[in-house]
Amino acid sequence: MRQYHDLLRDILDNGVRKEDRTGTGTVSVFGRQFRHNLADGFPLLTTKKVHLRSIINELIWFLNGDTNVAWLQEHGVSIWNEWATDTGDLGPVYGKQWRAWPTRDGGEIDQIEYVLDCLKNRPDSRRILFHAWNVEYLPDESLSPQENALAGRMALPPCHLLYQFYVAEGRLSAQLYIRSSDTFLGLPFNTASLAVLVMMLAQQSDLEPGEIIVSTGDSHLYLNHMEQVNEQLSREPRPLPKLTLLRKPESIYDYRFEDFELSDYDPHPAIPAPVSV
Ligand SMILES: Nc1nc(=O)c2c([nH]1)NC[C@@H]1CN(c3ccc(C(=O)N[C@@H](CCC(=O)O)C(=O)O)cc3)CN21
Ligand SMILES: O=c1ccn([C@H]2C[C@H](O)[C@@H](COP(=O)(O)O)O2)c(=O)[nH]1
Repeated sequence: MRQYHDLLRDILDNGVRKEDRTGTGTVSVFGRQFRHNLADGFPLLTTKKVHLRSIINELIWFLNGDTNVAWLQEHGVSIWNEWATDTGDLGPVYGKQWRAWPTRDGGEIDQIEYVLDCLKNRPDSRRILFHAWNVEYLPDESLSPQENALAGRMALPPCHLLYQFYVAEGRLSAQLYIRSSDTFLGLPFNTASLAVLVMMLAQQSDLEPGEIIVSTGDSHLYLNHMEQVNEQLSREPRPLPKLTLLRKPESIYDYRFEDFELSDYDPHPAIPAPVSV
C-alpha cells in the first residue's frame, strides 16, 4: 500500500510536535485521505506482517454488539485488554452504538440493520451511514477508562466513528472518518477492517466490493514508534494479498474467522511497537 507509506512520510515531513492525553507525545498532521480499489487486492500491509485474525474477530465482535473483551480473549485477541475493567467491560463502546444505540424512551436503534435495509431497498440513498459518536456516553476525561466503564460510559471515545456507504453500478464503496489515528498501530487495523466490512455487506446485499476511502483527522505517529516507522519505510512494498469469502453466511452476524481465506500474503516480518494507553 503505497498510500500508507506516503502518509507515514507526510507525517514525518510535515508533522508538528504535539503532546497528547497518553503522555507519550506525537508528531501530527490534520486532515488526510487515501483511497483503495478493492479490485486491486486486499489492503493488508506487506511492509510488516499484520495480524488479520485480530482484525476480523474484532469486527465480528463489533457486529455482535459485544462490548466485553471476554469473547475477544477466547478468540486470541488481546488488543482491547488495557482498557477493560476486571470483568472485561468496556462500557457502551462501538458494538453497543452500532447495534443498540439507546433512545430517549428506553429503546434501541440497530444501525447495522438500517444500513442493510438501505443497501437492499434504497441503494441510491445518500443517507446510508452509521455513527458511533454518541455524546451522552463519552468518557468523563477526569476518570480512567475502567472508572468510565464502571460508570456506564465508554472506556475510550470512538476513533473510527462515521461509516458512509455508496452504491453505483452494482458496486459498494465506503468512506470512514477516523477522528484520531495512531498511524503506525491503529490505521493498518482500521483500513483492513473497513475492507472486510465492505466485503461482508456487499456479499449480503448482492453487490460487488468497490472502493474504500479513509479520512483521518488528527493523524499522528507516537514518538516511541519512530524507529519502527523508519524500519518500515526502508522496506519495499510487495504485491497485495487476496481475501476470499468461503461461504455466504445467513446474515451479517453469522461470519466466523474461518469463513475468510487469505492468499498470496508474503509480508516482511512483524514490527512490534508499544501501544499508548
Ligand atoms: N494508542 C492506541 N492506538 C490504537 O490503535 C488503539 C488504541 N490506542 N485504543 C483502542 C484500540 C485498540 N487498537 C489496537 C491496539 C493494539 C494494537 C497492536 O498492538 N497491534 C499489534 C499486534 C497485536 C495483535 O494482533 O495481537 C501490531 O503489531 O499491529 C492494534 C490496535 C486500536 N486502538
Ligand atoms: O481504532 C482505533 C482506536 C484508537 N486509535 C488510536 C488513536 C489515538 O492514538 C488513541 C485514542 O486516543 P484519543 O486521545 O482518544 O484520541 O487510539 C486508532 O488509531 N484506531
